[in-house]
Amino acid sequence: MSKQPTIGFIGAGNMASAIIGGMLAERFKPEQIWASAPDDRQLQSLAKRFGINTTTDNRHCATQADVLVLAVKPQVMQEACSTIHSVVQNTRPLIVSIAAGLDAATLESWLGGELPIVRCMPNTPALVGQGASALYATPAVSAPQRQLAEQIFASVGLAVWLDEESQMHAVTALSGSGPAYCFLFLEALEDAARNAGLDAAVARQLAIQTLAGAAKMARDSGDDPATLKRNVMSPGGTTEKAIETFETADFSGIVASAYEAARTRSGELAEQLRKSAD
Ligand SMILES: NC(=O)C1=CN([C@@H]2O[C@H](COP(=O)(O)OP(=O)(O)OC[C@H]3O[C@@H](n4cnc5c(N)ncnc54)[C@H](O)[C@@H]3O)[C@@H](O)[C@H]2O)C=CC1
Ligand SMILES: O=C(O)[C@@H]1CCC=N1
Repeated sequence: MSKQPTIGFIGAGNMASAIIGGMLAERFKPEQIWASAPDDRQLQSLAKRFGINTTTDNRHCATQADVLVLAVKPQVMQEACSTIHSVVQNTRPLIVSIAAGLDAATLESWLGGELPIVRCMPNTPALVGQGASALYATPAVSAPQRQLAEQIFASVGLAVWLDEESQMHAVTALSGSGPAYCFLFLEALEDAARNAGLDAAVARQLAIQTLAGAAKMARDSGDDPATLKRNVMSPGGTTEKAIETFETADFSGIVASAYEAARTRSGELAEQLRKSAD
């Protein structure tokens, strides 16, 4: 790829626009990016916001692309793949799928064989440049293609590689779904403070900054979470009482069960999609 590679997006929703926004803030140029979706209004808004190329024709988007990011819902992926099958068999771009619970083998069976495929599980904080993405490359992916895939997702936050595709289920339940767990905790904390009489806006501001500050400390201090937790707990103080309450209600057990439910669901989705490909 001596010229600047062209990146095509099939699907122009939340995740595609988050990733495109991040790419443009880094080294990518609007003229390098194409997006296609059935909804012309959605495309016009992306074109206006980012100055990228758009089309309602998936085939046209795929024809331009050195890298084709598949950013549609898993349930419509098979149909989207059928529209670009003959193009990708001809041009053989790097395929990057961000769909939850969709195996590379299933995707390959929908697109035709022997394509270089990267699977990625991003998350919604990519919208604010604070995403966490895990990537897995099939053996057909070359080193420069791997590097390019990493550049795309590193432009919206952290990007890490997995050695085994099967680890995607564990990642989906951690960082893919994880932002929702954090928002649930945030909601609960805010509600409790409001019920205690705190002004709603103040409760929200303090709760958000507390989560953001704690996350930054966990990332930057070099201390493990157990040490950081102990540092907040004065003997005989308030935090000790709260942590005791969490432990009595088996907070860790609840988190583990919720995590397992998401991981199991990711496996079920993969199985359903695999069966629909047979
Ligand atoms: N939302 C999340 O937290 C995460 C989502 N994902 C994955 O990202 C993918 C996209 O999700 P979102 O952006 O949230 O969905 P979304 O609903 O916001 O966007 C989907 C896009 O696909 C377009 N589309 C529908 N049918 C199409 C077709 N046949 N051809 C081309 N485009 C078509 C829609 O018009 C829309 O632009 C999904 O596969 C999801 O599993 C991955 C990680 C996190
Ligand atoms: O809930 C879902 O299925 C997708 C995958 C990870 C986040 N959202």
